[in-house]
Amino acid sequence: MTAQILDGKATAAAIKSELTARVAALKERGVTPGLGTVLVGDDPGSQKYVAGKHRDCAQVGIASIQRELPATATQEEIEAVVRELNEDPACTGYIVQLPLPRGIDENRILELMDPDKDADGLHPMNLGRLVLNEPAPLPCTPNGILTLLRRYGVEIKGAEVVVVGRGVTIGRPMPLLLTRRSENATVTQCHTGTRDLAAHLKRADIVIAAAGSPHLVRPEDVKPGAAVLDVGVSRNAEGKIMGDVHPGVAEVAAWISPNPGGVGPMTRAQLLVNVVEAAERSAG
Ligand SMILES: Nc1nc(=O)c2c([nH]1)NC[C@@H]1CN(c3ccc(C(=O)N[C@@H](CCC(=O)O)C(=O)O)cc3)C=[N+]21
Repeated sequence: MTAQILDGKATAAAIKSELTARVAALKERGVTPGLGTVLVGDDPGSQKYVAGKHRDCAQVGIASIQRELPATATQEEIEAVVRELNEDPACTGYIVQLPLPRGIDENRILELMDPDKDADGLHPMNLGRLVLNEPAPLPCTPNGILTLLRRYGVEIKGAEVVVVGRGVTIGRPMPLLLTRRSENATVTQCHTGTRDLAAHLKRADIVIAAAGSPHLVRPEDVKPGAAVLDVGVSRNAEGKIMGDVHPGVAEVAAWISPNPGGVGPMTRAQLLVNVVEAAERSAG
């Protein structure tokens, strides 16, 4: 038996078609949601992600506002663009594509953003709201993971979940979402300092692998019937793109999210959800 695919691409498409109707309703009321992106430098990967976000916007009727700065941009120049988007009424939500070039104080840029326009849900105010159980735009990748699990009927309530990784975009916020009363999962957070990762993985009903370590999750470490989500991307010695999950895991798990085609498209869909919700809030 091979695992059922948690198809992020198809699920994201369904979410986008729901959003299209909500965007149309907003437009009837005179509000056009607009997503801004700030891209600094010429990293081909970042350019590709940002282009994908604008393609998604066009599909659902969200206006696109693109700001591009050269890799040589200064802290002040980037901050000026952030201030401009904070003031721009056509921009109802925006993101600053990460990572920023070396030498730029990323956290200072994020703090300068208007938290009500934070489409990523990564502004310190919104991360704080998440900790305090107050309404806030949610971090896109963790929220995309939850949405994917729900749509496929994977039981979250009471589940033993192992999150591998402690990055700001996934590893740290993921347990905050999973341990809300509405989710009620039990979470173990593993990282490079974890003594016996395999022992933790073996007990997990749901594994969320976001470590960026090629094939870290091996078939022999996974409990039969588990759901395994591959969120990692890294390159092996030959430069080949690798996920965090060994392909053999598909023979042990009951559900698996592939990479690509899994959590990536869900991240983009949740970004659009945050933009639409912010516009709905501002429309009153
Ligand atoms: N402020 C900020 N917010 C982010 O959300 C953000 C960021 N910075 N920096 C970089 C990472 C990376 N990221 C991805 C999103 C979607 C795919 C995605 O959709 N991938 C497709 C494949 C894409 C393709 O091949 O064209 C897939 O997994 O199927 C990938 C990567 C968002 N990030």
